[in-house]
Amino acid sequence: MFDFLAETIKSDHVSVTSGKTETLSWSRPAPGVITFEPDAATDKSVVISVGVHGNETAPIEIVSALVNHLIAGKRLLKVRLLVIIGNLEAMRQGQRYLTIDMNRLFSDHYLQHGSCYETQRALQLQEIMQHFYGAAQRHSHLHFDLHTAIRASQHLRFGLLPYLDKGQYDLHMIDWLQNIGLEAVVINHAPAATFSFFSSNQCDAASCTLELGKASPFGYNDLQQFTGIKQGLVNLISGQKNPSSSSSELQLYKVAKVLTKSSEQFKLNLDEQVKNFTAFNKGFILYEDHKNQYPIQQETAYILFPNNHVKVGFRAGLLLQKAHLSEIISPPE
Ligand SMILES: O=C(O)CCC(=O)N[C@@H](CCC(=O)O)C(=O)O
Ligand SMILES: [Zn+2]
Repeated sequence: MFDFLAETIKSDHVSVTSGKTETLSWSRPAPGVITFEPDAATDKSVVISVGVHGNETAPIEIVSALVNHLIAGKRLLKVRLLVIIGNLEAMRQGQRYLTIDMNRLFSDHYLQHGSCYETQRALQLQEIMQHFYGAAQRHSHLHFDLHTAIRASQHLRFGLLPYLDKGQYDLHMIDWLQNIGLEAVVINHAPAATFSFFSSNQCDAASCTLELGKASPFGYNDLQQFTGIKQGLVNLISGQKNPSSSSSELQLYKVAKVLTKSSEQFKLNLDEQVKNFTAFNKGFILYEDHKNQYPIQQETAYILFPNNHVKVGFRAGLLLQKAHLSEIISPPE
């Protein structure tokens, strides 16, 4: 039997395209992609994506081990499952991306850029996901996009909920997020070009981007730090309820402002050691560009993903405010 990750790291060659165990069948429609169909009836279709940023390796290792166990008939499967390793070429080169950050290309944003590996792969993954969910339209659809962050964080594990223009967030999902050990959840305030917004908006999925720790190269991950997500995924796909975690209450934030790198002169007034979710008070000059300085306008605001090194026109960070549970249960109309 093949090893999913070892083979995918080597090349795009798919040695075996389909197979069966005693309880499920699987097929590989593209490199780094595998779908599982349980023989028994189910009403859930789940997508787990990893490696949308090629250097975020811990989720890739965890999910690939799960794939190997399923193929070997060692795991119970009670849902339809699609597993995706996103940016294969960047993963092979240990990079976040080669030409364009792939998590800025979904919902057809790839059309705004010249053709490159990432634009083509984003289109391919959109089509694969739509096909997968489309084959089971009455099922409940779930998508978790697993990442690790560049910087250290005040909250080690957290989730980002895509903006919803109608309806409300799935409370079973929120419960699951808490039980795998997330400390915080960030609610997006607007549509985005991320994979999780695409699945939520176009495929009617309850979805979430998960940030599970700090990004490290293959071989440098302390996989002990990822036991919550590992167990959570096993329970999710085998239809087991996740035991409640003893961790404290989920901290809620909402995006107050997207910091966009407006020019090469744009500069965040933060050093590289500042952690995600660090608080700043009103008046602190957060960034400057060729024309202006930007002082924080809220009494207190929290910084997430600050990054001076993105390309002009791309997100250089998020500014957050605290939110309340009511904003998750019934988001504003
Ligand atoms: O650590 C960082 O600066 C980036 C970590 C990361 O890749 N985050 C995702 C979040 C996606 C979302 O907003 O749902 C990203 O930037 O794509
Ligand atoms: Zn990422």
